Formats: sequence, structure tokens, C-alpha cells
Amino acid sequence: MTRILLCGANGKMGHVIRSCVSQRDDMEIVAGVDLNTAGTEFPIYASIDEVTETADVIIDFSNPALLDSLLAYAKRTHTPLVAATTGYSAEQTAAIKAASNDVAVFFTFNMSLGVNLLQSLAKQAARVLGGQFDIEIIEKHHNQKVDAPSGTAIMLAESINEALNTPYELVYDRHARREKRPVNEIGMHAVRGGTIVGEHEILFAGRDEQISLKHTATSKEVFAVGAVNAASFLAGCKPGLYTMQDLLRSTSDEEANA
Ligand SMILES: NC(=O)C1=CN([C@@H]2O[C@H](COP(=O)(O)OP(=O)(O)OC[C@H]3O[C@@H](n4cnc5c(N)ncnc54)[C@H](OP(=O)(O)O)[C@@H]3O)[C@@H](O)[C@H]2O)C=CC1
Ligand SMILES: O=C(O)C1=N[C@H](C(=O)O)C[C@H](O)C1
Repeated sequence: MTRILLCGANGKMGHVIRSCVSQRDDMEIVAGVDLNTAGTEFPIYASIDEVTETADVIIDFSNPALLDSLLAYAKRTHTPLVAATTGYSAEQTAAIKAASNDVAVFFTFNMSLGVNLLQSLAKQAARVLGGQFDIEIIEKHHNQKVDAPSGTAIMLAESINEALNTPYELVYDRHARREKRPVNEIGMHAVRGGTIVGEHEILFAGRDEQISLKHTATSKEVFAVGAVNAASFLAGCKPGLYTMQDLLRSTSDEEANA
């Protein structure tokens, strides 16, 4: 039985993770961390330092404000961490990666299978079209989202830059500019409204032709299933930085050996 410590346990994703775990007989949530400690079937603490239960893995869908104590706890207790929160500064992202020297960390800004494929398709398109087509990333999310642009949009832009010979500049705001668009930039656009779960489109716009790559999530379950599978994979892993690619590889290895 894999024992989970769930950070952000009373948030939107926290509730979907709880429902997802309740449908599995190989996992249980032993404790939670959240600013809202309203009681449930397991104890929820306001601070991670108050947690007394031992867990095999942490799943974090909370807020960047928790990061320092979260990483300290994971390292101190040698508990692998599935890091799913977004909105980090560059320094915080570097701290997550550095923590993986001491403890297993699964880090991605998007737990869905489809976005993982979108990332490689975007890289492939950028290799062919870079320097000729303008690249714009448009993401759409619900009106409760606090960070912009989304972590996924940043992750997609970084993947595109890995594929290009010279990285493009990420441009977040053109409202004060009075100049034509140079080709070596990626325009980043965040739309917020209603209950949109999550949409990411990469537009490659060339002369008289356009290619659009797009992923739409229609429920938060796609993220929860990915995170719970990642937790099951990560529990017991040695220190290191793990991504969706590692999870997919382990799943296909298991299928091949079955
Ligand atoms: N990687 C992925 O695939 C996905 C990532 N996410 C990311 O996960 C995060 C959570 O999303 P969502 O569930 O929608 O957000 P919510 O705001 O609904 O949930 C976050 C929860 O964390 C709590 N919280 C805030 N600050 C702290 C803190 N310092 N310590 C402990 N708990 C805290 C919040 O409490 P309170 O409400 O009182 O502030 C809230 O209950 C976001 O960053 C989001 O972008 C979301 C979906 C998919
Ligand atoms: O806040 C959300 O809801 C989501 N956040 C993630 C992000 O910022 O990329 C992933 C997903 O699109 C949902």
C-alpha cells in the first residue's frame, strides 16, 4: 500500500486527487497539508512541519508559498515528491531541480498524457519551421487560476527553444510596443474565464499558411490520474529528477514484461 501525503488537500485538484485515490486499492492518503484544515477521513495540517504520519510519497498541488518547507520536509524525511504546482519563480524552479540530488522528484507543469505528446510535436514543428514562421502560444484557463501564463505554456515555450538553434525571447505583453514583430520571439497569451479546465495552442504562422497544435483538457481528472500514477511510480525511486517520459517508459516496460 503506497501512503500519500497530499499538499493542497482542500483545493480543487486536492479534491480530485482524493476521489482518484479512493478508487484504487493500492494507495491511501494518510495526511494532508492545506491552509484550510477542514476535517476529513485523514488529518489535514496547516503546516507541513506538523505532519506526524509517515508517507511513501508526497503529491503537491498547492501554492509556490509552500515550496521552501515542502522541499525541506522531502529532503529531511527522504520522501519522494510529485511536484505539480505552477507559478514558480526561476529561483524556485532551480531549487526543485537541486532538491532532486537528495530525493526523488517528479516535476512537470502538466500531468496529462496529451500535453506530453504536444510538447514533442511542438519541438518537431519548431525544428522545421523555426526562423520562417512566427510562434505564438495561447493558453486558456478558468477564472480561479492565480498564475499567468500557465506553467504548461512556459514548459512548451522552453521545449520549443530547446529545438531551435538560438532561443527565442518570450514576449508576454505587446500593448506598449509600436514596432513590427521580429521572428525570433514567442508571444505568450493567457486567457482567463469561466470554468475552462485548460487549453494550450501553439500557433505557427507563416506567409499565407498557418499550423496550429492544440490540446484541450475537459476535466481535471486527466491531471489527477497522471499525478497518482506518477506517485505510484516514484515511491521507492532513488534520488533524481523524473518526468512524464520516465513514467511512460516504465509503463511500456511493464507492459512488455507482462
Ligand atoms: N501540473 C499539473 O498538471 C497541474 C497543476 N496545477 C497547479 O496546481 C496548483 C493548485 O491548483 P488548484 O487545485 O486548482 O488550486 P486551488 O487554489 O483550488 O488549491 C490550492 C490549495 O492549496 C492551498 N494553499 C495555498 N497556499 C498554501 C500553503 N502555503 N500551504 C498549504 N496549502 C496552501 C489553498 O488554500 P486556500 O484556498 O485557502 O488559498 C488551496 O486549498 C496550481 O498551481 C495549479 O496551476 C493544476 C492542475 C494541473
Ligand atoms: O491551474 C490549472 O487549472 C492548471 N494549471 C496547470 C498549468 O498552469 O499549466 C496545468 C493545467 O493546464 C491546469
